[in-house]
Amino acid sequence: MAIVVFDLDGTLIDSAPDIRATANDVLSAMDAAPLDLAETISFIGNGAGVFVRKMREARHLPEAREAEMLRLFLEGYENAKDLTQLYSGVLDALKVLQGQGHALGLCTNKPEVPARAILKHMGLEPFFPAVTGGDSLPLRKPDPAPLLATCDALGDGPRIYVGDSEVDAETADRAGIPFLLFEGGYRKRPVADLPHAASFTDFAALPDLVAAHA
Ligand SMILES: O=C(O)COP(=O)(O)O
Ligand SMILES: [Mg+2]
Repeated sequence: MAIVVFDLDGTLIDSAPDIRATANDVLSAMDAAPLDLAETISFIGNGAGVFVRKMREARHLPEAREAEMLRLFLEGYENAKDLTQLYSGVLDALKVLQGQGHALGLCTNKPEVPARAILKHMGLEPFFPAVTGGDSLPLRKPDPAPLLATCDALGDGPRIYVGDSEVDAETADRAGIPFLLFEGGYRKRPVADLPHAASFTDFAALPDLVAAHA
């Protein structure tokens, strides 16, 4: 039995359209132009605070407005669910892994409240007895502490991290945990640039990769 921990945005769920809609509500309140999807994706990965800072800078809004922008963003984030989709094959892969007796966890930079809200909305909550959000601990990814804490909460056994981004690859590397890279998410650089044990495009391949690398 292994400890298999997942990233959330860009790994299990394609949430960028909802993040974009939430962001655009904030920008509209600031009388600023909306984000397109590619711009939104380029700001995802380091949590809500960094997302809002990048969005403010991109629209040349004063730093003094950032706290208000973050407050509005977090207010909308919890309800950002309707445009989000599970990536193909995710549910089956989670069922297979759980059925094989692996312990599954979630370690995301999304704040814990919206992370838990979207897990519930997607019916994924029962798979994940351990959930760590970007604001759950004093440090967030790429610091290894949240990933290590998530693993520790799940017990003993070989560990694996599954994610989509540069941040995830660095986190796993620093934690000394093998990293499986989902190629279909919000990565900014080529697959070869990210340290990883294996990469995959289809979640049907995941159970075999876990067996091979745990
Ligand atoms: O909220 C973010 O910026 C990224 O979230 P993730 O860690 O689940 O990819
Ligand atoms: Mg991600």
